[in-house]
Parts: sequence; structure tokens; C-alpha cells
Amino acid sequence: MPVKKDAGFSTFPRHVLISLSETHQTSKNTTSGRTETRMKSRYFAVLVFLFIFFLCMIAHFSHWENLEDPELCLDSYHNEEIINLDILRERVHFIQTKRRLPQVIIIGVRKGGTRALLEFLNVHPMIQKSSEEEHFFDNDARHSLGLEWYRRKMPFSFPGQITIEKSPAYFITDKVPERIHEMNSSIKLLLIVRDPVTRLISDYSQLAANKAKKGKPLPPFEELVFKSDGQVNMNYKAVKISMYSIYLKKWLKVFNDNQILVVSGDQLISDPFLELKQIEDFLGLKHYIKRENFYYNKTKGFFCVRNETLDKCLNDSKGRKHPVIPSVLISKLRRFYTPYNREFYRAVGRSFAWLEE
Ligand SMILES: Nc1ncnc2c1ncn2[C@@H]1O[C@H](COP(=O)(O)OS(=O)(=O)O)[C@@H](OP(=O)(O)O)[C@H]1O
Repeated sequence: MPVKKDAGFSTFPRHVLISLSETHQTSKNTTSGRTETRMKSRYFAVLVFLFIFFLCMIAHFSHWENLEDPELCLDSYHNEEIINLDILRERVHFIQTKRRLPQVIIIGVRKGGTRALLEFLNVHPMIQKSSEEEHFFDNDARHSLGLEWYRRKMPFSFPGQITIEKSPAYFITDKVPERIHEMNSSIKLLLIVRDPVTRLISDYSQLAANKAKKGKPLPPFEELVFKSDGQVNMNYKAVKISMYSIYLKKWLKVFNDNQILVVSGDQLISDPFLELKQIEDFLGLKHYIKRENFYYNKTKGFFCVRNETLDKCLNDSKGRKHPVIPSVLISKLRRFYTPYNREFYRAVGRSFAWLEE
């Protein structure tokens, strides 16, 4: 029997063929609809991916900028964010910086020139300063937060660089020598001192300025520094801080004398370069700081510091005008401090030109 063309279909009843043809049409429509939906969701996924990628890049590069500016990291991140940043830094192998505990501390003395010393030392490329006074060892609440808290307050440094902090209250606060020793028994300490009488007047000027800011007057110098019988008031804190030998004894009970370098605050004012040179030796650093790094600023009345990237004078709270104290009172104070000064010279093996009577 000859096979008819389309015999397969023509053998089906007509209504079945119509129904089949409709089903085919519908499934074709459904398939193309599904393909379209799939395409749309793919586009959407790509867009979301690009958007997230874009956000990640922004976040990444904004951190990157901060990575290059350790000080900014300190200022602009909270503790948890600093931890994240630490992790990020550790992943970036070619940036080998991290926050380290200080290997050198400027322990004081208050109004001795601690800020100038820190800023001047910071010119050396092997030194990284902590800008803030951390008060970690003299403040019980802060000390109880632990060394890891303290470490995270430090600036980022390269391996081999020295991290340095200054908190002038360390010198006169009990427990501080032991606490520092507990952290690092071979640490190096810098103590910057200044003519005790000038330091006392400087301290008084600061207290007076702080009171004035709050609109309160401070009693006159004479009233605070001398008792009614005319004797020097040893209970007045500012008087006591200038009795350096009393505090130094406590440090020498805990540290070897070769761990403490006494710096002349008077010389740091008149010729900073000479003091900086001997500090470089003490810290085992190459001589890098040059006389040309310092220039005298007539308006400020003090030396300022500069190099290729920095030009800095200390702010107005450093180098205040001192009140004029009658010479008879100055002489009385010099007599008072003489025995303490002599004891101090003996202990540190260096004499200072603090006028004695
Ligand atoms: N280069 C330079 N510029 C400005 N000031 C200088 C400088 N070198 C030393 N000094 C003296 O530093 C005194 C302040 O000492 P401190 O920084 O230790 O003060 S503080 O304890 O931190 O408040 C400050 O004391 P006053 O003069 O009484 O303000 C300055 O005399």
C-alpha cells in the first residue's frame, strides 16, 4: 500500500490535531517567556554583583588611603575597626607595619619640654611617636584595660623603627616604674628636666591659664608657693614636682641608671640640636637629625623644626608668657631647691646650670 504524505497525522481525527497544535503553540510561548525571565534575572544578578563589587572597591580604597597614613588610622577608627584594619594590614604583605608597644618612653617631667622633645625626635625616620599622652601607666582605669589596649593606641611602625610615647605624669606617679618594668624590663627612658624654679613658674602659668579658660582666677603665685610663715610650701604639688631627686630615687630602684637618659630642657630651648645628638646615641640610632632641622622663630621665641615634609612650631600652650616673680622670692626658691638639685646631679652624673645660692 503506497504511503500517503503526512499519513502519520492524517490518521488522527481532526479535533485531536487542532488540540495538539494549540498545545505546541502554548508551550512555545511559555518557553520563550521563561527564557526572557531567566535572561532578566541574569542581568539583574550581574548588576547586583557589579554594584557590590563597586562598593567593595570604594571601601577597600578608602582603607588603603588610611593604611598609608597611620595617624589617620589612629584618629578615625574605633577599636573594632582598628582590629579589622590590623587584619587587612597583615594580609597586605608588602606593608609590614604594625602597632607595637613603645620601646622608649618620655616619662616627664611636666613642663620640662616633653612635647618639644617628642616632636623633634619624630624628625628621625626610625622614630614613630604616639601623638597623644596615653596615661596608661599612671591611670589605674586605663592600666586595667591591659597591654593590648595600650598597643592599639600606638602608631603603626615598620620593623626596626622605635615607637615612643610621652606622658609627663609618669615621672611623679607611684607604681609607674614597676608597671613599665613589668611591660619591658629593658625599655629606655628619657627624662627631660629644666631649672626647677622656671619649671615651677611654668607649671603655675599653665594652671592659671587653665583656670582663666573656665573664668576662674588662680590665687597669686606667692600665696600658693609660700606658707604664711614665709617657708616654701612643700605640699603644693607644683613645688614638689621640681624636687626631682625625690622621684628619681624611685625609678633607680627599678631601672638601671644606663636605661634612663636625663635631657636638659634648658638646652633643648637654647640649642636643641646638641641634646638630640646625644639622644640618638643613647637610642643606638644613626645621626640623622641635623642642625639645619631647627630654626629660631622670632615671633614664637623658640626653635621650630622642619624637614622636607614638615615645618612645625609648637602651639600657643607651649612658650607662654610667665608672670614676673619678685627676685627675693626667686632667691628663696633657689635656696630651697639647692640640696635637691645637688642630689639629683650626683644621681645622674651630670650638672646643670641651675643657679644656686
Ligand atoms: N621649641 C619649643 N617651643 C615651645 N616650647 C618649648 C620649646 N622647647 C621647649 N619648650 C618648653 O616646653 C615647655 C612645655 O613643656 P611640656 O611640653 O613638657 O609641657 S606639658 O607638661 O606637656 O604640659 C614650655 O613651657 P612654657 O614656656 O612655660 O610654656 C616651653 O618653655
